[in-house]
Amino acid sequence: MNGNGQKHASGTSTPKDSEDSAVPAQSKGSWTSFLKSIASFNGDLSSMTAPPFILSTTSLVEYSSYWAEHPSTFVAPANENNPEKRAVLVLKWFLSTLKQQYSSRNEKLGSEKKPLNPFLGELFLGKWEDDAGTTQLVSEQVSHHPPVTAYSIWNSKAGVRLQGYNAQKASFSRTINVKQIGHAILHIDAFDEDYLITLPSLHIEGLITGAPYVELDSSSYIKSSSGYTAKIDYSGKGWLSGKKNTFTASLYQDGKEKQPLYTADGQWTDCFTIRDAKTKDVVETFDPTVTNTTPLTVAEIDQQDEMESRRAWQKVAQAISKGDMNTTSAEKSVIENQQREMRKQEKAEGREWSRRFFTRAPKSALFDALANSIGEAINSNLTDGVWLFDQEKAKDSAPPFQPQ
Ligand SMILES: CC(C)CCC[C@@H](C)[C@H]1CC[C@H]2[C@@H]3[C@@H](O)C=C4C[C@@H](O)CC[C@]4(C)[C@H]3CC[C@]12C
Repeated sequence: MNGNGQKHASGTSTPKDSEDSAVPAQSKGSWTSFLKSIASFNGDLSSMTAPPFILSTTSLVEYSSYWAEHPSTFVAPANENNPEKRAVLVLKWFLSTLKQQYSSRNEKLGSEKKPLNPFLGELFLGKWEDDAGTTQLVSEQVSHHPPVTAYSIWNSKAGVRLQGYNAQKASFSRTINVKQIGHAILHIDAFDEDYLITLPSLHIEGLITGAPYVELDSSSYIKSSSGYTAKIDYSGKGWLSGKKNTFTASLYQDGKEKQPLYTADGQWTDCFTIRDAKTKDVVETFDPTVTNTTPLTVAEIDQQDEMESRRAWQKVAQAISKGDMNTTSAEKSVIENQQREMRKQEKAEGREWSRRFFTRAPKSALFDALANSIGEAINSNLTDGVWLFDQEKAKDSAPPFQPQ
């Protein structure tokens, strides 16, 4: 406990002065203060003040793009006629996104950074063009308090669409623990099939040494409308044994968890294998080192809408890159003040900010139909509602982002 009755991170108040500390010598003091401060923070990651060297120049609204950096893996299930094998391909795609989502900013293990907190209405728009055709991305910050990001990713040629939204609730116990609230739904037109995807909890490893990285916790599920469930169990490097970022998964017919049809295992940052549970034959493998990601194409900054993330944060990002903290906070204040003014005006006019691509719904019949057997609750009170992609709004938007 410190003088304020607060716990320190993992029972110590200073990063080790040993060679394994990744904290620059001149920043050790600010890292220590940061560790002390997070022991008492309130669960809202956006309110966490981190030292300059841990600040990222990327906004959280960009993270939605991690779902489809391998477009061919994303659309592959649409070309499989057998529902059981389709469920295997959906599992493979999901597992292949984990490295992108949780460690791609961190190729050098222990360099995770704190993203920029998106403002209400912030947009991240782009597309991937490759052998899979055109895959489009729309990501929008649909709520600021609590922070909620909604996204829709679709490939019209393949008839595949992913839509979802998420918020994070953090707590402190030995380290930063993050529960994700929200879900994603993958729809495959050709089979009129839906897959409900739940989001794993995570925690930050390496805080004490100032070399943070993400480890996933407990389990997540993929539940299909065709009657299959995949359960993914995450485990990390224990005190004595185990490899970091490890998982095992099983795919079974609903209600038959004890009789898996397929099993999967590996490291989500490395290779993994999916096997037929009976014959043990390998049916799918994925090796991120030989599967290239397709770069996302984003408009040049001067061609972007003023609500688009990279344009809006340009000056802040430049200042962070230069390590100029005075300009960073001055430019952040410009955005925050503009936002405050807009909220004041909306309140005075008795209206709320109109979301560009998404609409709030009180509930989701699809979620309710799929979530029951995996015990998932929608928790819409924590995400200011359920956020659905609105085709009508999208039709009125700029041409590249109209649904094709
Ligand atoms: C590094 C530390 C000191 C500061 C804390 C940073 C913290 C707010 C960041 C770190 C990792 C971030 C996760 C990220 O790994 C991936 C995702 C998946 C994406 O689909 C939705 C956002 C989420 C959960 C990020 C939230 C912000 C996290 C926890």
